[in-house]
Order: sequence, then C-alpha cells, then structure tokens
Amino acid sequence: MESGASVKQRIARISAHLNPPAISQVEGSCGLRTGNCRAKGGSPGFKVAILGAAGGIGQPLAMLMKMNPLVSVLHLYDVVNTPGVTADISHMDTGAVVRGFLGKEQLEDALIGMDLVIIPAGVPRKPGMTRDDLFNINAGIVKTLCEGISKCCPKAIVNLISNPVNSTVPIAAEVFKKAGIYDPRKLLGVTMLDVVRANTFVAEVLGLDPREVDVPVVGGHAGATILPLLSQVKPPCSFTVEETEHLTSRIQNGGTEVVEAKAGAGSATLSMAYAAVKFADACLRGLRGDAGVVECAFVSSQVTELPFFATRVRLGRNGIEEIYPLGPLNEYERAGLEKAKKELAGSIEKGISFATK
Ligand SMILES: NC(=O)C1=CN([C@@H]2O[C@H](COP(=O)(O)OP(=O)(O)OC[C@H]3O[C@@H](n4cnc5c(N)ncnc54)[C@H](O)[C@@H]3O)[C@@H](O)[C@H]2O)C=CC1
Ligand SMILES: O=C([O-])CC(=O)C(=O)O
Repeated sequence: MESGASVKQRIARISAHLNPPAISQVEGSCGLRTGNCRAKGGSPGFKVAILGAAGGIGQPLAMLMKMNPLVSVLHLYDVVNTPGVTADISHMDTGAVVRGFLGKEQLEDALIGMDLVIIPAGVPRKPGMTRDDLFNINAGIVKTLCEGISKCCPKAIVNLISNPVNSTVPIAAEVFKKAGIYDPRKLLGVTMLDVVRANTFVAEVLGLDPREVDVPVVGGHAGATILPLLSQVKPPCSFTVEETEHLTSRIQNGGTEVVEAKAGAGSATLSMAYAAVKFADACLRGLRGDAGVVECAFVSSQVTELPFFATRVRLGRNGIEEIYPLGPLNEYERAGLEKAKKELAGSIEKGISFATK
C-alpha cells in the first residue's frame, strides 16, 4: 500500500502535469531559467508521449509531432539520449511544449496525464531476421511500458509500433486486462506504413499521384499477414495478374527491402516516422471530434475468427468508434486471407501466452 506521503507526491506530480509550464524543461544557457519566463501556459491541444523517442523512428517522429498543431505537450522518453534530443527539438518555434525523460525512474512522470502514447521502443531487424526474431527482446520492453501506461494514463490512446506488432498488441492487451483498465477501442497496432507503401507502389504502377490513391491493407504487419486489397483501391482501377503479384509481393516485403538496403544499420525509420505521424494525427483528429476519420490498424476485432486483425477503423472521441468489415474479396485475396490468418493465429497466441505466463 502507498504511504500518505507518496500519494501526496503523486497528486502533486499529476497537478504539475495538468498545468504545464509553457516552455521546455530543458534550461536555456542564457541565464534566464524557464521558471522566470513570462509564459502563461501551454496552448490548447493534446498531450502526447513518445516512448523510444531517441531512436531511429523516435527522433524524426518527435520532430514531426512537434510540428503538429494539435499537440500542446510532447513528452520524449527513452533509456538513452533524451536530454540531447529534447534540447534540440525544443528550439523549434512551434506551439508544443517539449519535455524529456530519461530512464525507467522517469517513466511514470513521462506518462502522467497523456492523451496519446506512441511506442517505437525496441530493437529493429538486421538482414536475415524476421520481425518475430525481435520478440524475445521487444516483448519485455512493451510489457514494462504498458504497465506504466496502466498506472499513469489508463485512458490514453496507445499507438504500438514496436515489432512484432502481431504479437506486441496482444501483449499490451493482456497487460491492460491484468491491470483492469483494458479498453479495446484505445489500443491500436500501427500498420500505417503498409498503407503508405501500398499507396506509393500502386500509384507508381498506375502513373498517379500517391496522394490520390487509397489502398486498404488488412491482416497484420509481417510478411504474408500483410494483405493489400487491390480490388478495393480508390480510385477504382484494375490490375493484370502480373501487376497484382508484383504489387502484393512488394508491399508484403517493403520492410525487408529497407532492412536489406540499410545492410545492418536498422530498418525503416524515416518513412515509419512519417506513417506514425499520419496515424497519430488521425487519432488526435478523432479525439477532437472530427467526423469521418478512417485508417487501417491492427486492433481487437470480430471481423474474422481471430481476436486481433487489421482493417479499416473509424476513429473518434473514444478511440476506435467503428470497425469496418473486409468487403468483397476476389479469389486471389481470399487465398491470401487464409494464409494470413494461419500465420497471424500463431503470432497472436505467442503474445498472449508471453503476457499471461
Ligand atoms: N510498425 C511498423 O510499421 C514498424 C515498426 N518498426 C519497429 O519499431 C521499433 C523501433 O525501431 P527503430 O526506431 O528503428 O529502432 P532504434 O534501435 O533506432 O530505436 C529504438 C529506441 O528504443 C529505445 N529503447 C529500448 N528499450 C527501451 C525501453 N525499455 N524503454 C524506452 N525506450 C527503449 C532505444 O534506446 C532506442 O532509442 C523496432 O521494433 C522496429 O522493428 C520499425 C518500422 C516499422
Ligand atoms: O521490416 C521491419 O523490420 C520494420 C517494419 O516493420 C517495416 O519496415 O515495415
């Protein structure tokens, strides 16, 4: 049981977070401390934390979130290097207040009061590895971070990026269930990069501007579980058998294409930061009450017999407001779906048994 003193300390910490100072916690070198500045308080908007903020995805993601006008407070947490990243990003002349948090003793402070928590913490692939090869390290990292979320911001929307997403999302769900705070509407595995790649590659084949193309990508986020629905592309179009096979394979192997090109220096970071911000912005627009915000994500679902599945979801004030069915599939997609479900079932089970053992 917590002592009266520690309860008081926690209340003081919470109230400090509800009334944030208007500028970065990193003290300037000019001699005028932040506490002495005339700033009145943060701009209206949402409070967002990035866990793993000093990493290859975390840094550009932090920069892009600092540019997002919907963000009023941006917390950057990592086990290394956050003072430098925070000092750097806090000099950008955009509205969000930036604060840095370093090491697990500062995890709770990083999380208190957050509306949205984005998690790119964990190790990336090297050539020859599958995303599942990351499970042994990343499962434990995600579990610990989600325990912190359960305690400090149980109502926050969580965007989970750490791989293998097909297993880390079920792990997060089990942690939240165990803490008694699980709301399936608020836990979203980020598969946006698959959609971003699909839009780009399809636009290339069709000779269109990628911004005009919308490809639903369902299933999960690894190899055969990534299932682009080319029969549902907007604007409506058709593909030859060769085009369908080329596009499906390139979208499913987009991550590996980058891992191999980086030759041991990690996996997609810049396109992922772009995709993560696109997705986080959609979540924030939903929270604000915007109508018609729809994106693909890996979520708790009844669309198939599996407990988690990626499909198009409508985002709103409570997170996921509606999960859309798969829609009509052609024969090629139906075969892909069966293959995807088989692989997904094992990855989901692996995550659940890790978190419940
Ligand atoms: N969902 C998706 O579409 C994608 C997912 N990923 C995944 O994102 C993850 C991160 O990738 P990168 O940023 O390239 O890796 P990275 O190694 O460059 O950065 C990861 C960061 O996580 C931090 N970290 C490690 N343990 C931590 C902990 N316990 N608490 C907080 N931070 C911790 C590290 O210090 C590091 O700064 C990987 O698992 C990767 O596979 C990558 C691309 C796309
Ligand atoms: O391929 C990886 O390991 C990283 C990832 O998830 C992606 O780029 O889609």
